[in-house]
Amino acid sequence: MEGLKLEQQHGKARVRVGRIWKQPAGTHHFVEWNVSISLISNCITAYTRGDNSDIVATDTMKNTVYVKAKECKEQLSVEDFAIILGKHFTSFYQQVTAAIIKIVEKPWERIYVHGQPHEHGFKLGSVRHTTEVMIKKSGEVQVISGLEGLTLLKTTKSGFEGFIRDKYTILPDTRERMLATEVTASWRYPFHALASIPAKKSYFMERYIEVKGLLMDSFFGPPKDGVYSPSVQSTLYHMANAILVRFPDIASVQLKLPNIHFLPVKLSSRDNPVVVEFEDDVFLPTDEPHGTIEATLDRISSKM
Ligand SMILES: O=c1[nH]c(=O)c2[nH]c(=O)[nH]c2[nH]1
Repeated sequence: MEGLKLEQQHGKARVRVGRIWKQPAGTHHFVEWNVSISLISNCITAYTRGDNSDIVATDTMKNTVYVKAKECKEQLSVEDFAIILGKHFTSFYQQVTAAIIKIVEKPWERIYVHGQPHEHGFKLGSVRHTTEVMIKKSGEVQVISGLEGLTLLKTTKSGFEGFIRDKYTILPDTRERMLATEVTASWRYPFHALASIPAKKSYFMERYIEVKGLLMDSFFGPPKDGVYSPSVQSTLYHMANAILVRFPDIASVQLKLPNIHFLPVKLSSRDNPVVVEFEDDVFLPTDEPHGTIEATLDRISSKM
């Protein structure tokens, strides 16, 4: 090892677990999670000498997900479950110095029959709640929440003009186009210690619902007139800014807004000069290629 430094982590990815909580009155609550665990631990000799005596087996990590899911007697958020797992790995194993837990929740939503919530019926939605929690043995913690799969579209109030024009440019300036995207968002909480995480059980769930709502409100604007978007970049900034303005307990926001293009359809031939004239009405939807617009908005901390 002389003159060399080894950085390593090991874990189990994509551990899938479903958990039902059955209330005595008849209502069932259900979640399905996809959990990934990564441990930073003192097991260097496993790499350098073939000595596994300090390894937490990734199979053990997988089993722990099921044991902890069983132990949770009430429904909880992905963030709270990730914190439980992270606390377990960093306190139970002397070798483990830090744990990174990522969870994606499958969006099972309660079904309504004749306007009534069904006791045990669910359908799959589209927006996935995500989290990434990092916990150190010292109790230092970082909690990131997020969402993915939030697909949004508006049929007007979007344009793109005034960009660099050169010999490679053919895109015309426009103040009238469609705008569509699939939002991936993540937001970081400012807590650095387990003790400073709010005790309220529904805290992370409420934030998730509020952030999702605010992302949509700021993308679309008011129901009647909407809000004009001069670019995906500008819309992204306004969405991220709205979150930091509304929620003092969110320290930073990362947004990924692919620009999913709807191409104008114009059909003509030499014999038939106008088969379909484009009047902002008929489009060719495309998946690829698509624009990728991504940014992180942070608060500048004034620790002076
Ligand atoms: O909102 C947009 N941002 C871009 O950077 C870009 N580039 C492009 O070709 N179309 C668009 N639209």
